[in-house]
Amino acid sequence: MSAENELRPPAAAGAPGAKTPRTAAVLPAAGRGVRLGPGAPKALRALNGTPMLIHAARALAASRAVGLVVVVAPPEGAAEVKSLLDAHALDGGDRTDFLVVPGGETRQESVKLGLDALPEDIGIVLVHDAARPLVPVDTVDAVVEAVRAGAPAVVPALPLTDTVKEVEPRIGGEPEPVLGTPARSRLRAVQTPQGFDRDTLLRAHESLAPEGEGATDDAGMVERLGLPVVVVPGHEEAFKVTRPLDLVLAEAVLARRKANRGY
Ligand SMILES: Nc1ccn([C@@H]2O[C@H](COP(=O)(O)OP(=O)(O)OP(=O)(O)O)[C@@H](O)[C@H]2O)c(=O)n1
Ligand SMILES: C[C@](O)(CO)[C@H](O)COP(=O)(O)O
Repeated sequence: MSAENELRPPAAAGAPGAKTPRTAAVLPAAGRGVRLGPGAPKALRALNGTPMLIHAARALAASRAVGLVVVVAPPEGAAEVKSLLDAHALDGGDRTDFLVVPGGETRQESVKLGLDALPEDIGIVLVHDAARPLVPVDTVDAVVEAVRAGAPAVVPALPLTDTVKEVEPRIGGEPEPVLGTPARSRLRAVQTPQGFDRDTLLRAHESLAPEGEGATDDAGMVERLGLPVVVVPGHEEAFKVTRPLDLVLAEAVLARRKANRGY
C-alpha cells in the first residue's frame, strides 16, 4: 500500500472508492401460517408445485448483491428445509451460499436466530419474509442500493388504496368505535425485504429484545431506537401470503409471469 493510500481517510458508504460491504439475507420461514388454515407450516406449502420458501430463496439469490441467505426454518423442520434447498439446486452454487437455522416462537425471535448465524464479514443485512415469495429482484436490489448509499434502515412500501380508520378494538364482532382517520397520503403499506446496516439491526434486536414484543417488522425496532428509516418503492407482487385468497393471487401472478416470459 502506498503512503498516499495509508493517509487517505476511509470512504463513506456509497462514496466513490468505498469498499462495498458483503450482503446477506435472513429469510424467516418458521411461522405456522395459522391465518392460512390447517396444513404444513406456511413456508413449506406449495405455489404451483414449489414450496413458498423456495420461491422466496430464488428471489433473493437472483440479486447479484446477495452472497448468503440464512433460512430460518420451522423448529422441527431444519432437515426438511435443507433437503428442499438441495432438491431445488439452492445448495450454495458459485454465487449465493445457504445456511439453515431453526427458528423461534415469534418472527422477532426467528430473525434474531438468523442474525446470530451471520458471519463476521457481513456489512448489510436484508430481512425477507418467506411469506412474500414473489418479490421481484428489482425491489431487492433497490433496497440494497439505498443501504449502500448510506441509509441505516430501508423499507419497500406502497401507498394505500383503502382508507384506514383507527378504532377502539372490541372482541367478538361488537361494533368498534372509530377514533380517527389518518391522512392516507402519509400512510404506506410496508413490505420486505427490509435492508439494514448490520450493526444497526443487531443493536435494535439486542437492545429491544425484552420489550420488543409486538414489533411486527424489523424497521419498527430501529425506529424505536430513534434512528432514521427510509422508504423506497415496493411492488404489488411483493404482497404477503397470509390468508387463503392470497394463494389464489400468488398462483395467478405465477401464471401471468409464465405467459409473459415463457417460464
Ligand atoms: N415464529 C415465527 C413466526 C413467523 N415467522 C416468519 O415471519 C414471516 C411473516 O410472518 P407471517 O406472515 O405472520 O407468518 P406466520 O406467522 O406463519 O402466519 P400466521 O400469523 O398466520 O400464523 C413468515 O415468513 C413466517 O414464516 C418466523 O420465521 N417465525
Ligand atoms: C414484516 C411485515 O411483512 C411487514 O409488512 C409484516 O409486519 C409481518 O407481519 P406478520 O403479522 O408477521 O405477518
